[in-house]
Amino acid sequence: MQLSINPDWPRRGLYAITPDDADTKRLLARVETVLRAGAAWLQYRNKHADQVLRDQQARALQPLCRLHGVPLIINDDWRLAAAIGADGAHLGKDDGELTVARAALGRGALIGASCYDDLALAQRAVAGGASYVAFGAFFPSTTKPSARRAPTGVLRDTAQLGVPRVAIGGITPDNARSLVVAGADLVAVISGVFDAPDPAAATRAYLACFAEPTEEDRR
Ligand SMILES: Cc1ncc(COP(=O)(O)OP(=O)(O)O)c(N)n1
Ligand SMILES: Cc1nc(C(=O)O)sc1CCOP(=O)(O)O
Ligand SMILES: [Mg+2]
Repeated sequence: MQLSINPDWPRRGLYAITPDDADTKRLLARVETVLRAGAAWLQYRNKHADQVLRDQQARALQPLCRLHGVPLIINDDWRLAAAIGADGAHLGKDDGELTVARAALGRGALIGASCYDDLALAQRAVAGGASYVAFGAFFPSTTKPSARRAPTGVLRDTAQLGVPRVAIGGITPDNARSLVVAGADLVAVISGVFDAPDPAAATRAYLACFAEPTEEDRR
C-alpha cells in the first residue's frame, strides 16, 4: 500500500523534533523560532512529560504548525495524534502496529516508522503503510546515547523504497550534507537545533545542506 503525502508538505528539508521541555510557553517560543526559519516538519516528542502535559503541549503546538504550514507529527502515541487531529505519528519498534495506526489515522496521515539500520524492516514498513521511514543513528547522539548506530550506506541502499527517507541521530550542520548526498530526504534533529546558541541560524545551516549536489559531492 503506497500512500501519497499531502502535496502541501515539502518532501525535503529539516525535520525538527522537540526537546523535552516542561515549560509549554518556552517550548512554543523555541518551536516558533525554528518554524519561522524554515523547518519543514515538526515532531512533538517529550519523553519526560506525563499524559496530561503531553496532551496540552501537543494541542498547543497544533495552531503554530498550522500557521506555518508545517505538519505536526506526534512521537510514540498515535492515539494522541488521533485525539487532537494531528497530521501524523511516528512509531518506533515499541510503539504499536503501523497498520492499526494507519487504520485509525486515515490515508492522509503522515505516519513514520523507525527502521534503525534495517532494510527489511523498512520494506515491511512501506508495505504496511508508512509514509516515510527513518534510519539512524548515524552519529553519536547526546539526546539518545544508547541509540543503535546505522551506516551511511543504508541510505544508498534504500533509494528504491518510494517514500521519503529520514536520517536521524547526532546530525549537525557539519555532517548533515554527507547524509543528504547519500540520499536522505529529510534530516531529523533535536539538539543540533534546539541546543544551538542561535536555533534560527542553525536551522538555516541545515537547510543549506540541501543544495543541489556539486561535482565534488559526487566524487
Ligand atoms: C524521525 C524519527 N526517527 C526515529 C525516531 C526514534 O523513534 P523510537 O525508536 O521509537 O525512539 P524514541 O523517539 O521514541 O525514543 C524518532 N522519534 N523520529
Ligand atoms: C530520538 C532519536 N532516535 C534515534 C534513532 O536512531 O532512532 S537517534 C535519536 C536522538 C536524536 O536527537 P539528536 O538530534 O539530538 O541526536
Ligand atoms: Mg518511540
